[in-house]
Amino acid sequence: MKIATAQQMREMDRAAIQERGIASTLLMENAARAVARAAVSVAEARPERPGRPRRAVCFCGAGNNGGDGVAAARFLMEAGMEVRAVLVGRREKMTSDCREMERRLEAKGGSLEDFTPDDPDFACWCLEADVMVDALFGIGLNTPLRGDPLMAVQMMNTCDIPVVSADIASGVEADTGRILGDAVQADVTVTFSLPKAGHFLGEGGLRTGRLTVAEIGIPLDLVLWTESNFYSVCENDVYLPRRERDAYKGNFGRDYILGGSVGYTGAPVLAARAAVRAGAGLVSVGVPEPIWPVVAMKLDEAMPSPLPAGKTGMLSLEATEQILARMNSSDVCLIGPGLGRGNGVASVVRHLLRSAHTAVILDADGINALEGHIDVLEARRGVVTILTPHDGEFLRLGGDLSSGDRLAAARSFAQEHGCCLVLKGHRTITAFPDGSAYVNTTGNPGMAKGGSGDVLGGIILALLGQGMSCREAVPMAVWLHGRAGDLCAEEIGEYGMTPGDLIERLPRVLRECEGKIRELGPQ
Ligand SMILES: NC(=O)C1=CN([C@@H]2O[C@H](COP(=O)(O)OP(=O)(O)OC[C@H]3O[C@@H](n4cnc5c(N)ncnc54)[C@H](O)[C@@H]3O)[C@@H](O)[C@H]2O)[C@@H](O)CC1
Ligand SMILES: [K+]
Repeated sequence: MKIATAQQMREMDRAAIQERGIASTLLMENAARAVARAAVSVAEARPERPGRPRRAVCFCGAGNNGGDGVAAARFLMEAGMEVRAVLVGRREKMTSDCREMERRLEAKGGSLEDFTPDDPDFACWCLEADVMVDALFGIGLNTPLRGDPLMAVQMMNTCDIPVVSADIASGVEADTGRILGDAVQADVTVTFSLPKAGHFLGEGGLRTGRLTVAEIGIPLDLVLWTESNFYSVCENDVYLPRRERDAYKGNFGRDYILGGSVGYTGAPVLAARAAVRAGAGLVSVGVPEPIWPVVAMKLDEAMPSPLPAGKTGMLSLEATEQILARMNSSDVCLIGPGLGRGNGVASVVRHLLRSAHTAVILDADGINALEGHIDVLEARRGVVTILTPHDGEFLRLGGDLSSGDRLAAARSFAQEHGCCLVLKGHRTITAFPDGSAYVNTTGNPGMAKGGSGDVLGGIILALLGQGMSCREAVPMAVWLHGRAGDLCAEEIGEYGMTPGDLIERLPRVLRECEGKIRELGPQ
């Protein structure tokens, strides 16, 4: 799904109103109806208080986000709730649509009160509410919160009553996810037309709660034509390559994994098992000779072969030609899981990258081999090269995270070096050389364990081998990996789940997607 900037949203609203003649108040009421619907369902989930209807407090700013809140107050009244709507801002600053919503609220017997944080009656009333609607600021927020808006945010955050935010949690900057001063901790955010970067990135991603996207009557073509190069993968976007009835194993990829060293036998095994579980046709695994018997014992469905090793139990230079031949007869290769860090191994990896013309995924020690030698990527321009670092590996590659803006950092690295970069972590970012990027929405802290990255590498390998393009396969693999993690968390909990449990759940995750099978487009 596309992610819009604040500027793109303003342009969409403008075009809908000025060019298509849609009343701005209609858009506002549609937005408010979606917010009110969410607030009713949140309130109804709370225990009933016999003898009185459910209560809502709507905190409204003076701008159009506030207008959404004032209109939502009216819809909540119409739904039979007891509602107080408060204006947190100056009356003379109210936009014309916000005023219009106040008139419509008054016509129904409601009112827009001034915000009186020191009034004990108001505070007590709020403590008995079933839901709070946060409509202080939306995409117009541009300076840090102070004064009354800051007090209102703090009140919402300390009351322990569920909060539904209109468009975005107030205090979160829509384009970056930065917190300006302080921000509402929403339980649910109802955004309009398209999600914004601030719903996913940085601290904003943590303040958003459950995100829903409401259609508010902006003509679909305006939404579809909005030129965005930032996306989130959502359930509806996920699909699988078709498996033709007359297919054979060669149709689903000849995949090669190079990894392992003494002390790191598990990493290539996890990657190979994940690839097999993600639909790979043929998976070969090259490991240093000393660990080959162990790896061979663990892998039934993949084909492990021994490679010349040095005294340290890591690959030796002698292995290079044998690996190169293997890589060149494969469709796609994963290099790195458990390879170990040593000068010899690193120079083998760099030689392979310069010489092989096969698509390569570099993970773990495969990435470390580029430390101080990032120019190797230059030799691979035009050949699919995917790097999957976590923050530490990214920094070692020369990536810059000092601004705290992971999206910008990933984008500029991918553009500069002509590779696909998967910056792993909470809300993994996948960036492509053309500047486009995806943010992932699945996954949980139970996946923060050694071995999870090996599983991801195996899934990317399998999807590429089945004919998906890099652009299709990588964001999808990241999503599936996180979804498997979410299933584990649901079933066995975040503490005890292991990377092996992710692999076990992959078939179920893929089964969920089986209704969505597509012919693959041109590569
Ligand atoms: N027709 C439209 O344009 C629609 C707009 N909608 C709503 O309108 C919102 C955007 O409305 P606005 O552009 O009026 O902006 P907001 O309502 O987000 O903010 C209002 C104004 O507050 C001021 N401001 C910024 N930071 C501040 C701070 N820290 N302290 C005090 N004041 C501050 C700015 O001047 C800003 O214009 C959207 O997020 C959405 O909720 C929806 O009703 C759908 C239709
Ligand atoms: K808001």
